[in-house]
Amino acid sequence: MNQPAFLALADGTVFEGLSFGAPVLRAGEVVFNTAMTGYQEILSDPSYARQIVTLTYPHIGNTGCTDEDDERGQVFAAGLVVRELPTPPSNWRTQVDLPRWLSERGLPAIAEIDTRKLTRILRDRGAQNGALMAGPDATAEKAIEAARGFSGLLGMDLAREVTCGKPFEWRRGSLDLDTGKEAESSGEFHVVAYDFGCKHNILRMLADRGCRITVVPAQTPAADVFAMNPDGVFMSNGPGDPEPCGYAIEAIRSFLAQKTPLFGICLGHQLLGLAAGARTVKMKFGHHGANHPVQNLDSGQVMISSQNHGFAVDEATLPANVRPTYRSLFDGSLQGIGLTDAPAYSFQGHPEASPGPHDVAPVFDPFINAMREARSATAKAS
Ligand SMILES: NC(=O)CC[C@H](N)C(=O)O
Repeated sequence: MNQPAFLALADGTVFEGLSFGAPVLRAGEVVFNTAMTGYQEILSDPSYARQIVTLTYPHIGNTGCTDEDDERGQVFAAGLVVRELPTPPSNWRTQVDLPRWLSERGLPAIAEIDTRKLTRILRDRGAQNGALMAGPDATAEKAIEAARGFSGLLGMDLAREVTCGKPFEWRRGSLDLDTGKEAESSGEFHVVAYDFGCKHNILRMLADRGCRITVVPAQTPAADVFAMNPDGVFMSNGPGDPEPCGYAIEAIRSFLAQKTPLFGICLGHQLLGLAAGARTVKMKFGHHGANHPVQNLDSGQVMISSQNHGFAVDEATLPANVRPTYRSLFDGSLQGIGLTDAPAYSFQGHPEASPGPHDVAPVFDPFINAMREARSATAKAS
């Protein structure tokens, strides 16, 4: 028997439904995600730290959960909201069903609420502070109190909370589902990846492209990275507001000054924007889904992308040496930049497509090409 659960918003709105996760209370920003698949990748993506995720697709849990699909080996989202209670999974890869996976990881989840009504509230009023409470002591009042006690994501540096404790090496490429084998990086390029909450599939895609990666904690000074003599530096995705991450912005400025090939995804994109002198803004309800069209401003090509962000680089504030490279066709917001005086590139969406469509995988190319060119320039000079 499923116990009652309460989802409260800070304005006092309460949804009462059934619990299918852990019997706990968690507060966070309530957002909606329109992806039809990939709930496990979403919940284990560190960028969702302190966010309660509402999935607009009603049938969630059908494919169960498997360790191989975790983006980081633990959950980071603060809670899960869905329309229907999950039915038993039907998938040859399933290790456990979603309710057990959530309970084992301490994540609360609520079902049997009107997720269309909730999504309309989030679209009209913007992402809301909220709280999800399940368990024998759960009441609407306690959930409302917790929702009001959450201070919101604006100004919150969460990258330093979810980053790795110490550096580690990564060479593992993509997993072949037919053989169960992982590709191995050729090790052609040495990339230092700043871990602000890096998803494993980004590391896999870098490894597929010939990178052997040293992943370093978020607050690693640029001098330590120069000492590793990398071919390029990668700035990962991550949770929270990019603006308070001064340590990362300062490091990026050093890499730009040395013309080190640099690439950023999502939070990494926002940090490159800030380091270059642009400003970031909090969006009304952000972009969370796997069906977002973006346009390459050089070729005009339209691609469908995976998205998960609540902040954005404000295109109106780009300095003269930063050019826009991609734009969202949903709301016209900036989706990518490139510097004109340094080999530095970034993309707001998720080329690692985990979950999501693979169209934007080519956004890795300018970074890989920049490292190759830097190599041949050094070879010619010596
Ligand atoms: N996926 C991400 O890296 C998200 C970046 C940032 N935390 C945002 O919400 O915009």
